[in-house]
Amino acid sequence: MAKHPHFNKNGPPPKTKDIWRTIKRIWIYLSEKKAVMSFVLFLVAISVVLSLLGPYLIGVAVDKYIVTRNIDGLLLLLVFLGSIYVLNSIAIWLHNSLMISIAQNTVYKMRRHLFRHLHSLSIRYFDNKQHGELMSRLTNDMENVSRTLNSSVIQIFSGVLTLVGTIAFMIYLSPLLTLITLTIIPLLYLGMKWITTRTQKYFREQQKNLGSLNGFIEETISGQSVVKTFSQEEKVTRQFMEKNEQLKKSGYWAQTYSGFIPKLMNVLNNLSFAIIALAGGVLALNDLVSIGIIVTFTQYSRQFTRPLNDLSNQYNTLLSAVSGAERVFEVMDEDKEEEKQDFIELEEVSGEVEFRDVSFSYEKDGQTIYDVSFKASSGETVAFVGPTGAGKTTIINLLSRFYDPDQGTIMIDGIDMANVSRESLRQHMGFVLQDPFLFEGTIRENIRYGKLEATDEEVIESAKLANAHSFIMKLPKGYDTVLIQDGGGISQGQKQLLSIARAILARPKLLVLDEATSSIDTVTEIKIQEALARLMEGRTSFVIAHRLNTIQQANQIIVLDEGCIIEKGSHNALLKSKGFYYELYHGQLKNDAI
Ligand SMILES: Nc1ncnc2c1ncn2[C@@H]1O[C@H](COP(=O)(O)OP(=O)(O)OP(=O)(O)O)[C@@H](O)[C@H]1O
Repeated sequence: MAKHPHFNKNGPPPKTKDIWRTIKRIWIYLSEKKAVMSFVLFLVAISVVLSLLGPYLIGVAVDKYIVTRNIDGLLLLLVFLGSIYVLNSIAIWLHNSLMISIAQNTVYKMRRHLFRHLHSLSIRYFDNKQHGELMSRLTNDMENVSRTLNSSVIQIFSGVLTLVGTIAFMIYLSPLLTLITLTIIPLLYLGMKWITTRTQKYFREQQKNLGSLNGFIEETISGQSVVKTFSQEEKVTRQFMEKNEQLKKSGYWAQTYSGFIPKLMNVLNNLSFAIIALAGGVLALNDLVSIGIIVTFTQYSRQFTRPLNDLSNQYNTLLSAVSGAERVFEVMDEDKEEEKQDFIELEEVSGEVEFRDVSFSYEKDGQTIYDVSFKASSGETVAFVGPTGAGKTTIINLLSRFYDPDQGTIMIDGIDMANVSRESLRQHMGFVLQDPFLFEGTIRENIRYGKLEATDEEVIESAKLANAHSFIMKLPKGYDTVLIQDGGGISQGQKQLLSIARAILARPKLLVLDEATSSIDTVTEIKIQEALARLMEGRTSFVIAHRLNTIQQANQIIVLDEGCIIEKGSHNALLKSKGFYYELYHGQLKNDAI
């Protein structure tokens, strides 16, 4: 069976990854807003300093005003402390809002670049990629980057500053007590290491299981009719349950282990509290520290475990965002579909097409078509027939320049297609495919896709010529009926008629028809044949034929087998020569299918 141009599922291996290179590339996007970004970092620094000042001032309050019972001084300091907290809240609110706007702007630009770039890639690229996987780069991976940029940049910067600042303040107040307080760091490190090795493992598993479950759901929903026709509901439900079970298990362990983190923090906070109280008490009794310093230390001990916790959490988030960004940049680094520097824009064409000794292969080794030569005069109909895999679709892919030949030339009106821009070539081409793709939108919009500037009258005129007008008018909203994606809601034959209307509106000089083979009733079939005959009038048409009775009027029938032209001529001439076509024709009369 012939297919749309063109999909298959094996992708090339991913390129070598470089975390720093990726971070640098994200930074290039972020630094487009350099001034705002610097202001955000400045605000973060201010907010860190303000939150370090709080505990320090509480210590001062104890030593200078509470111990000495100086109520006026204490009140004044409390007002000052209150102002610091208010100021800090304003700085936090401001840098968070600014960062969200920078992050959204960055992701918006990345998404735009990715989408544009994706549409400049060759069909060969899409042929080698799984579509769901490509889509997830534009959605999941971008979302991952977005979420991380929203919060992680600030948290990492503020975490490092808080950590350094807290320890600096502590050393300034009492190097000895600092040293004693920091003894919990090895415990913290060991505890976190034990937890994170497990959480990482289970989070990774959870992501993998989630991807597999999503893929499975996507497949069973798009293949619903196959599942139903083969009564496989039970089987797919069992498969689903297995995957769901795996996801539940990994999710359970990932959450359980990561739930240990706050508990560990709590234990260590209490431990450091006890260490400070004990060691601080001993030092205070020996007049080595004041009570105020002990109070300040108890606060700081909380402040330095928090950023350590944040940083270890952010590390995972950052890594997953970097891998998301890597996958996005990988697509952006793909070479665009090449176009010659001095290409020709194909203006008016009469529609004469010639293939001269064309050979081509999809893969490096092996040959898909060999030495194909034929000529179609303007307005002629050429039909390709042959067994499955003979190379019919490949010839059309070459004519449309979805691929370029390895050898030989393809000419339109005597101009070598290799020198012509793809866009200008495709403007002269129309396609009516077996399973035409309709977009989500009204019928009118779908027909107008053939010529965006067409008036409503032109759209209706084309629909009439395509025998589509009468069924459209029977729909409750006529031309304004909204089709859900891919024409869900209308029949296969009606989809065909709409795609013919679309092609009629575009008025291309060259036509490609990939015949519908099945699931169309006889009345619709006649309507389609009539519409196609109108569409083909005066145009050079290339028909990928599946039923030989529809191509008997073709000016030329080209018979292909294993990539070679084995016969060509008119229907009658080919029957007379009693070759492969003759066999096919008579075989098909018996079986009515190739
Ligand atoms: N994108 C691709 N990458 C690699 N090989 C491909 C690709 N598309 C087609 N082929 C191979 O090229 C050969 C010719 O395929 P082509 O689709 O042109 O055949 P066809 O005559 O149109 O067959 P059918 O009638 O089944 O559609 C087949 O062996 C096919 O497997």
